[in-house]
Amino acid sequence: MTTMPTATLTDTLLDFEDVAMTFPDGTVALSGVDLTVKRGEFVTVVGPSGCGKSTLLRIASGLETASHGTAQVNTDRIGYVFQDATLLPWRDVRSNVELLAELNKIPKAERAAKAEEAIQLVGLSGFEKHLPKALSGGMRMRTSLARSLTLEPEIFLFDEPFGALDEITRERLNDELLRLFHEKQFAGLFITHSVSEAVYLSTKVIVMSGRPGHIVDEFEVPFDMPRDPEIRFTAEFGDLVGKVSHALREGHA
Ligand SMILES: Nc1ncnc2c1ncn2[C@@H]1O[C@H](COP(=O)(O)OP(=O)(O)OP(=O)(O)O)[C@@H](O)[C@H]1O
Repeated sequence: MTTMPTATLTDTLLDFEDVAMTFPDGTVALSGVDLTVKRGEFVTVVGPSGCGKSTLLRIASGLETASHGTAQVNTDRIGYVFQDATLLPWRDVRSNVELLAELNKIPKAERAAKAEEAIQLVGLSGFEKHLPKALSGGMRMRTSLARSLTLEPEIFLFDEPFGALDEITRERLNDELLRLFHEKQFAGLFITHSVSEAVYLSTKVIVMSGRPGHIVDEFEVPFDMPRDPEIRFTAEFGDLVGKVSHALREGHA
């Protein structure tokens, strides 16, 4: 019924119990979803189009309220990266990255230092004065990521952030995201349509059914972090991608 950001010290950062979502027009988007994301976990959700993945993330972020069950987020340090980088076109990279820190009333010198560190972390040093229109799609996503990093999130919510990027850029950003996950120790809840992206990035992959979305399968990903990019070409990786794809097809049937 509620999304409750609270600042308690717990290992479970996100806790969904029996979450369901029926929109006012009667559309049942989710039913009976139990999901936890703990510190150190990077959980990816795959599922057919329209099964309620974005709704799940919107409930986690507090943008929507579940119509049934409890959706609890045990931190107020939440980062968001959506498919659209949502940059302000009149602000350059530096001042877009500073935006959230500014809205959170972090003093000027401190937010400048945080922005500089975040820009460096996402590999955008040298582009601070560029406007969004002068950036590639991948650079816009890096800017969006840097903007959230300034708030040092304990949990990061990603709604298909790399879906619109070409394959090479996407792979590069996957590697950078894994490096950030390892360095910054945030937990992640990531939505994607790409099974191989899900397996590559995650410690756990959740498979959802068609609408109303519910969890039909869960796979622990056994590969070590930091993850070697070459893992993508191994038989073990291919095998797990095959299993997740199979569960996705079964859940969709
Ligand atoms: N505000 C709303 N009012 C009514 N129905 C909605 C609303 N938002 C989403 N829906 C419906 O809820 C269902 C789930 O939508 P959602 O965007 O969560 O799916 P998704 O799994 O993220 O889809 P995709 O993979 O295509 O992005 C869809 O049928 C959608 O049309």
